[in-house]
Amino acid sequence: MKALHFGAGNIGRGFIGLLLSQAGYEVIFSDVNDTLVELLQERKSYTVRLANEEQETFTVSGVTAINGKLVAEVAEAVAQADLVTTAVGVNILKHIAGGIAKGIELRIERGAAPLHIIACENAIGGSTQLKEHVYALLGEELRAKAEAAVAFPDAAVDRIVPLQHNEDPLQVTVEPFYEWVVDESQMMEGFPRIAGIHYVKHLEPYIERKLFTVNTGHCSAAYLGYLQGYATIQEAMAHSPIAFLVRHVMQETGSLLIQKHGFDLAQHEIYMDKILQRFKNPYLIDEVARVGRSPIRKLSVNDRLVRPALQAYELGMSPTYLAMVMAAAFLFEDEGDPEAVEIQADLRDIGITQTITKYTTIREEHPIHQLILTHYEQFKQTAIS
Ligand SMILES: NC(=O)c1ccc[n+]([C@@H]2O[C@H](COP(=O)([O-])OP(=O)(O)OC[C@H]3O[C@@H](n4cnc5c(N)ncnc54)[C@H](O)[C@@H]3O)[C@@H](O)[C@H]2O)c1
Ligand SMILES: O=P(O)(O)OC[C@@H](O)[C@@H](O)[C@H](O)[C@H](O)CO
Repeated sequence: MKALHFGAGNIGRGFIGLLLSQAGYEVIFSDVNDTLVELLQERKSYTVRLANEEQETFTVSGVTAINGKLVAEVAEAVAQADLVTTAVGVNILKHIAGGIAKGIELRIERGAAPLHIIACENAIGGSTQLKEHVYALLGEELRAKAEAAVAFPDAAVDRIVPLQHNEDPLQVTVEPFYEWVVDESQMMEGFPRIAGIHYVKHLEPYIERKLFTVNTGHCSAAYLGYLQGYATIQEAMAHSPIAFLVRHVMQETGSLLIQKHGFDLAQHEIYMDKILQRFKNPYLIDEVARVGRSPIRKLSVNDRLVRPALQAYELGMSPTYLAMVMAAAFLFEDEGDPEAVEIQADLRDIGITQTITKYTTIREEHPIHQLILTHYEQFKQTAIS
């Protein structure tokens, strides 16, 4: 069985490639990084090391790679695959849609078996977004045929894989914890189950719990840590005022999740405690720059800050800690991050009030806008105590 995975990066090699290989798939990575592609083609294996005391190491073998810039090759790989997955970044999905669309066309011409395409990105409805990009490239007739030939089940994936600084460029160090949840209600009948994946009939509680707890908490540590001059999440979480605030942000989203999805309070406390421990994992060095990356995406209306804040507000809560993290996100500067640079340019050109509305969609008259503004002004004057 062949799995084609787009994105041979940290989560691609450190989680999806490893799990699929262990489940019996021959994994073919598609990536645009020439060095990674050549190394994978040459060695056909790589190692994954767990970030814990034992430092257990797994060898993932029987893998290869194709160059994602060669669209005809990508399309052929899609045509021959038994499963397609992605971990490229949600904003990159539109760039891989062309090869996938051509591959689907080939599958339809050849009468190939039905295919599942699962986007493993940190986003609500990642696979559905990919489907929209792909369908935009197919004519009406092909779209109708694709409905019976391809399914795009949404998913939630969780494993912290930091930026890698290993001597071996293919080796990946990952945290021991992992979770991959897939929406089986969007899958074809009689699909083969993959060991290690948790299939659920309704994904929304799972993706919202993951994004609004792990990722909301994580970016809170990053943006607040940045303001205190910390370079890593581990350093930021060791500063007790930051750890305190991160917990409060997670409690805010927790109240929403419990009210909206009916999670058990005690179970949710255990879930949060475990996540806070994961952030502090002393065997990982996770950079603030990675966790805070792409602040425009993170401040967008359907992502980890604004979406829970608006939902909480609708339920009568005042999401003050979420607003505080949004304020910190507007102060996140990183010359190497084009989205951080763009926000800083807007702050200079149009000021904070319009910049908040531009990125969060929250209008000036909304109480959350006021909360963000107040925290922003406070951060400009005083450090976190
Ligand atoms: N790292 C984590 O802890 C983690 C955990 C869960 C989910 N995610 C999500 O997984 C996705 C990838 O994150 P990452 O940390 O692995 O990033 P990464 O930068 O390490 O990996 C992304 C890979 O995609 C490749 N890529 C870029 N454009 C491409 C294209 N057109 N075709 C094929 N490959 C292309 C890049 O070269 C890179 O190797 C993101 O959506 C992220 O939010 C990451
Ligand atoms: O990948 P991003 O930029 O959406 O978010 C950064 C981190 O919070 C994220 O990669 C986590 O490490 C991961 O989502 C844990 O499962």
